[in-house]
Amino acid sequence: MPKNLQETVKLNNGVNMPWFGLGVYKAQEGEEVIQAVKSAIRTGYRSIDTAAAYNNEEGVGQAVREAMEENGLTRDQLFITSKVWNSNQGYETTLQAFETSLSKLNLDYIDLFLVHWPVKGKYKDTYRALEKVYKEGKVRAIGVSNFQIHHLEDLLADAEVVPAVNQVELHPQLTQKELLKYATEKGIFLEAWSPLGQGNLLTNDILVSIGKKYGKSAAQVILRWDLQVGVITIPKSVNEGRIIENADIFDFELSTEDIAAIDGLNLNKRFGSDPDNFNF
Ligand SMILES: NC(=O)C1=CN([C@@H]2O[C@H](COP(=O)(O)OP(=O)(O)OC[C@H]3O[C@@H](n4cnc5c(N)ncnc54)[C@H](OP(=O)(O)O)[C@@H]3O)[C@@H](O)[C@H]2O)C=CC1
Ligand SMILES: O=C(O)C(=O)[C@@H](O)[C@H](O)C(=O)CO
Repeated sequence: MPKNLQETVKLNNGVNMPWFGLGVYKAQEGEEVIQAVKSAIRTGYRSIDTAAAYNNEEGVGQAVREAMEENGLTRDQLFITSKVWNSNQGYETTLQAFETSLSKLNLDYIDLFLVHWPVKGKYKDTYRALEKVYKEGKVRAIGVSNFQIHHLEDLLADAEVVPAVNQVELHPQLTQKELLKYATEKGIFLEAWSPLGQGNLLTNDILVSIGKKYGKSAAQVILRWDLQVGVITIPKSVNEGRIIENADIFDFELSTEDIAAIDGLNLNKRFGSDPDNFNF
């Protein structure tokens, strides 16, 4: 169980990844994303999750460089994730997309690079390109996102490098227990996207009442639950107060009964798209 914001999980290739990070989907390129990333790093966050599709890699890279300087950090103390978008999937196009992400971020390397969605007929070639850049040392770990068990089974049949991470929608109304069990057996960490249900779960009566017992908000209860069930988490906020609030989860522990009550909220409900039925 991580005891602070900077504690890491050891991925299946030995690379350490922070349990907790900042997501920046919908953070506007420019001042908004720059200020959010800098606030987060000042608060103690060490992991940032972006993607080519978020159109804010330049701002993320700029913020990372400025924050290193301002906080006396070195590049190896930060962990930056990006992802190849669906329209760039395929072997050669992914190699190019990786270089574009690296150049927009303007960093020497990316820590984790993911196949953003399992685009039918393409994700295996896409992943082969990730294996190439991984073997070349341009990225410290590779993985996937939005992969169901059948996608992972298909990928693992040919993959030379087992994905380190599968980033999926996961929150109290979509607990992903089967996928979590399967991924854990294969040595793949699950990482929760939309952990707060895009803000929709924060007035849930059960989460609010559990929070009251610990003097915590529903957001803090959910994020603590992520860590206690063994899932990496990346809540998004561009508001400094909420960036600080979301990270303030290392001074309490949910009881076994409360973990079970949160697990019991599962409805298999998605706020985002279904990995077996998306058209973008
Ligand atoms: N791989 C994939 O396909 C996907 C990956 N992701 C990744 O996961 C990250 C997180 O998911 P996301 O969809 O952004 O949703 P989240 O579940 O993190 O919710 C973010 C929303 O909640 C608000 N919020 C954050 N903290 C609080 C708080 N303490 N109290 C009240 N409101 C709060 C934010 O507003 P505000 O900013 O104003 O605080 C924002 O509207 C993304 O940013 C992205 O990095 C997301 C979707 C898909
Ligand atoms: O945020 C992401 O990482 C996503 O993949 C999705 O939000 C995706 O961009 C989408 O929902 C497109 O409509």
